[in-house]
Amino acid sequence: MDAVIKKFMPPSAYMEKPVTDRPTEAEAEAAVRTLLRWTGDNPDREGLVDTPKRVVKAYREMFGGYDKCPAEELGRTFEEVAGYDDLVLVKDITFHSHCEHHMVPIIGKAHVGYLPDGKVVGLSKIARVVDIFAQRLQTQEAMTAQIAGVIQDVLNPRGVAVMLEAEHMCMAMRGIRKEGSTTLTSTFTGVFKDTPEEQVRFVTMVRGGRG
Ligand SMILES: Nc1nc2c(ncn2[C@@H]2O[C@H](COP(=O)(O)OP(=O)(O)OP(=O)(O)O)[C@@H](O)[C@H]2O)c(=O)[nH]1
Ligand SMILES: [Zn+2]
Repeated sequence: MDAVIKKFMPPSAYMEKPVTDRPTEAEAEAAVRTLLRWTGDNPDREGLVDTPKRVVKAYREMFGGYDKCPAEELGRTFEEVAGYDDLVLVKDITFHSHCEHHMVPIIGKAHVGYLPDGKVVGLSKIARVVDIFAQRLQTQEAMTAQIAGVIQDVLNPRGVAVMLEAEHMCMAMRGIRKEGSTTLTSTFTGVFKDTPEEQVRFVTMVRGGRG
């Protein structure tokens, strides 16, 4: 379990040379002040005086996933509920993340299913795992793989299926400016990977069908 926990800690936790020079809050606030000046605004005007503090506080929350371990969240499991070994699907888990290219929001929904093999986990823990990965700088592909990976490694189920659908604000607010386009990513492990019918059942249930 220790190895699994280590694998899913934020990069700074397992790099050979961990990040030891994490800036202080004061330094982060100074950086925000610099950005404010760079936009052309005046950081000393009344409306902006407290903005660096607020931004740093907001970032602490929005990037809180760097200080949490998703494998730990899944650590408390219970024996399979008697007589049930079929698909557990938690769908429409809303998330807010930020793309690693522009640090602009990615807003979407995650659908996470697994086929238990002796171990089940509290449903809220699945949503917690989604949040932890969302609260780091991401690509949608990496986030999809990370959610599936940690569930597979910790619960060792017969299979995991993860689908994310999200809008990337970096494609809406700037650049190509395509409002409303959605990106879908999915990944499958175990039985889902090997059995196309199981993938179809997962997608059908995500879409509201009976599977
Ligand atoms: N594959 C992938 N690409 C992403 C994701 N989020 C943002 N991007 C893309 O990352 C790319 C970065 O491209 P660059 O050409 O380096 O940066 P850019 O000049 O800001 O690109 P434009 O957005 O096209 O203006 C863009 O095409 C984004 O749409 C993601 O989650 N996955
Ligand atoms: Zn982006």
